[in-house]
Amino acid sequence: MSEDYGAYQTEIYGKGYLKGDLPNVTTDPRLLEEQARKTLGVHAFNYVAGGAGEKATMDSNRLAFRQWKLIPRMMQPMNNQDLSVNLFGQHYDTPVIMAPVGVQSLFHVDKETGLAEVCAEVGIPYTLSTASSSSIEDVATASGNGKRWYQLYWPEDDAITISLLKRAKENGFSVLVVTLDTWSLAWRPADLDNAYVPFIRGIGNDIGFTDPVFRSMYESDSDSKIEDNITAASRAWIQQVFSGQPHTWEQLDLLRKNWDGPIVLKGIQHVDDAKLALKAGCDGIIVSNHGGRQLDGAIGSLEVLPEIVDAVGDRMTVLFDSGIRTGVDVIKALCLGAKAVLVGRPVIYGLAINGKLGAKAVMKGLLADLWLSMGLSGTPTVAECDRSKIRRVQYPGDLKAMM
Ligand SMILES: Cc1cc2nc3c(=O)[nH]c(=O)nc-3n(C[C@H](O)[C@H](O)[C@H](O)COP(=O)(O)O)c2cc1C
Ligand SMILES: O=C(O)C(=O)c1ccccc1
Repeated sequence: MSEDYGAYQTEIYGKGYLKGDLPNVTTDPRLLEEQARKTLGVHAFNYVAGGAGEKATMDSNRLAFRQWKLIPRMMQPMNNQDLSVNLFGQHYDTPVIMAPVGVQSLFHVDKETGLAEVCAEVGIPYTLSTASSSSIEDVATASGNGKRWYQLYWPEDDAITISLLKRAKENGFSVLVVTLDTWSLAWRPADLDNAYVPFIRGIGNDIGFTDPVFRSMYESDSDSKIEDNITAASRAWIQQVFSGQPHTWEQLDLLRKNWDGPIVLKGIQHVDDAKLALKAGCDGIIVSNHGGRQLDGAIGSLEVLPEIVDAVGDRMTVLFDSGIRTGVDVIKALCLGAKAVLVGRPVIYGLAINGKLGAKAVMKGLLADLWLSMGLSGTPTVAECDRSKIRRVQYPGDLKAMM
């Protein structure tokens, strides 16, 4: 049986009544972005809140959620909700995972280490991005007994790739997430207009700069230490991980040979790619369009979830992200066949507003909302979230009401 995540609601009301305390991070997901904007500089804010092009993919992600409606059941036996799931043979307390988000020092000094620490406290696995401002080893220490996954931006050089995988494994990262949709950054006007991207300024390259194989290759090629010229070293690292050339399906063999745990491909939107992932021997996929930050004018990620689940869901683990904002969004993705979901921006807004405690408040709020909504919808366990409880209905007002 799950912890009573709904107790956080009682705690908020109780603190207000007894002490006059109000939450310092908004509990309304529609207001989080604006609250974060007030605490962040324009570069950092645009980087996290922005998307590709005219943000049409971001809009599609939210609109797709609006167009599915839950159909609640009443007077169901209710011995407490159970949010737990089994992924790759392991027990997870909830179906929510922290999405890999790069360069977290941009948002707060607590950065990746602080967020990994509170994820462990809340029971949400932390996914560490290759584009991080903390090392693999420091995040592992901060995460302690917490579950942790490692997201690979896949270097051009195999020796560096193998070194990253070895470090991740030795430091207790259990699942390898391989992001396929970002071998080159998209056209992102909000960042371009400020000519701002963190990596060329040396921010977010810590995993590369602490990698023994990258270091020795760089230092012997350039005859100088990384610290002597961060700009040049950053350029060399960016060339490794954002080379402007995608890897091939055949190259997945290298990862398979050097990673003995589950491999999950992130960024799948087409049924044929889901089938190729299966054929390549992957254990799972994340149906994701990178939160609308890569290809603009793309289909909403939730839109393609059912057809992908139908094609491969009985043979591999299908996870989902892009646009999850509320507990009900999580239920909708589960009803449409996702085994768990990843959440990006809302948690980062919490981190920006009040450091690791702010991120923790957002995660506890999302889980409380999920717990309460699973009760109210009559789907008290994840197994009961199925297609009989959801229907696609388009109301003319949905487009306007979108958040
Ligand atoms: C600021 C920022 C940085 C991101 N960095 C990465 C990254 O390093 N690797 C990755 O695979 N995805 C990255 N993502 C994408 C997220 O993992 C995830 O797919 C996306 O945020 C989900 O959409 P949501 O923000 O609507 O929840 C990033 C997203 C944001 C907002
Ligand atoms: O900004 C992103 O969406 C992203 O995935 C990324 C890319 C490079 C470095 C850090 C994050």
